[in-house]
Amino acid sequence: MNEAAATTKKLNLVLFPWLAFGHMIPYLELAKRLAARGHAVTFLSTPRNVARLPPVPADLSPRVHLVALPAPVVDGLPEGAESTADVPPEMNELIKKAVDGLAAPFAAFLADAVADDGGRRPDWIVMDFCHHWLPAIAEAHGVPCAAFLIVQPTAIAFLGPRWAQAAHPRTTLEDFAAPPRWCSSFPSAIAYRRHEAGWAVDAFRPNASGVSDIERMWQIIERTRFTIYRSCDEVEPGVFALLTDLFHKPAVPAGVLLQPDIADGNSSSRSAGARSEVLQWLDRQPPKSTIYVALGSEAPLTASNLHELALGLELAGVRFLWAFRKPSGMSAPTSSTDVAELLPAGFEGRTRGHALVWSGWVPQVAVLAHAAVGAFLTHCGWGSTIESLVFGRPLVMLPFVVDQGLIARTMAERGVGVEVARDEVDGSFGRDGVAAAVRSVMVEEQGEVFASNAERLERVLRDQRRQDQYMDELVGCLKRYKEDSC
Ligand SMILES: C[C@@H]1O[C@H](OP(=O)(O)OP(=O)(O)OC[C@H]2O[C@@H](n3ccc(=O)[nH]c3=O)[C@H](O)[C@@H]2O)[C@H](O)[C@H](O)[C@H]1O
Repeated sequence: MNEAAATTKKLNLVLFPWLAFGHMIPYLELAKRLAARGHAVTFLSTPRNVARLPPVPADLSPRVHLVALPAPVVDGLPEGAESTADVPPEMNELIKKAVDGLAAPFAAFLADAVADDGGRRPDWIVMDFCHHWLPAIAEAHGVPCAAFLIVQPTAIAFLGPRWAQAAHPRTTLEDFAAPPRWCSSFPSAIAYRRHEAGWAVDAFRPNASGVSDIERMWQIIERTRFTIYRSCDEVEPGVFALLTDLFHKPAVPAGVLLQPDIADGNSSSRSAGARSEVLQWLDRQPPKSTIYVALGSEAPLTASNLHELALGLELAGVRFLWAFRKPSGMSAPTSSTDVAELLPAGFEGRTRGHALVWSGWVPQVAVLAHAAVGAFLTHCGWGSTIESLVFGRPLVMLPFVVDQGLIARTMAERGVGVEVARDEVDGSFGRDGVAAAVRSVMVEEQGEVFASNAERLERVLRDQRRQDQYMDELVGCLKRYKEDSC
């Protein structure tokens, strides 16, 4: 193909995320941006997930095809459970078994697409951390693969490549509570705390799905041509060069995958009911007066954590909007009475007037964009952290699992927030620590430093031209690496 034809050629991509909405949503954002550039995307998941995705804008929908593979039956997985949102955190490994059960339907889908002479042959398959069986199927059909990892790139560098684990094995909590020994340029302040490191220890061991999470990820990175990440150098300076060097594969930024000017909350039908009440309540609060509190759906909170958090918010004495989720193991609250039962006695009465506790879906991006919000108390999921940075909201950080501790350390290093103090060994936290962290960001003088650092980052991330350039460069890689494997 000559150079001009290669530049204008439209690609046909298959995107296949992990069965979790925190993954499917950024994959859909990637799909929309590729479609906006004229490329065709097939987005693979299972029937209930496809039905629950937010709608694709009408101008892009002709180029984004949602395809539902049949949901596999897995022993122990409740009927209809097709994503991590449908099960308690301890059942996530069964969702991985469900992903593995999609190998045969995927192979049939690909054989069919490749045989089709109507132009359905994929140019690329883009997959998540968990589809370690997929590259072999794609190779058999001569279709190249890329990985798209939506967790924090710095965390992937911290966990490291296979050669690093072989050269300097890490197996204990202490090993993961220190920066990696095999990487002298890794920032010394970024490591797990001892109480968080259990996640990393477990991630290197085979789990109930039969394969460790790290083994899945290594195979994906090793057997695909390059790795795409949801981030950019402005958020994590130098991380892409480091990852390219560590994994001996190109690490390519997709940008933050969030457009500040479309964050009005109207785009998601799922948020339609909650939107008006939550945002209308915010409309009545003074500018930057309110801290938004949300700990994601998978944080392993206990009932006692919930009480300390509530009492800490009360002690801090600031306005707050709390996207309330049940502690793991309890059934979901369905009414405001259920929520009240999970909170300390009298809490709602004492905070009514300056607080809203909301147990339904919250249009988080629109909330973070709202002028009344002054900060975000977050579990440091990568999606939530990026959303906060794009709107210049400083962070009060209460991380739990996976990459969240490393994200919190990275953001503390960047001066955009503070962590809630926790016991180093058991990870417990109390109301005083919550109140102190909230007040240091929302009330005290040092809060201005966090806010101005967050606003500086916001200005950089609002440069839509730069963000579009990341996507254009990514498309350039898809075209280049399709011809010459790297
Ligand atoms: C293991 C973990 O998976 C994580 O996903 P999780 O879903 O917990 O959190 P986010 O990435 O913040 O993602 C949560 C997403 O849901 C949106 N939302 C959620 C609840 C609600 O009521 N309204 C909303 O709009 C929110 O805006 C965000 O985009 C991340 O990978 C993380 O890096 C990794 O540690």
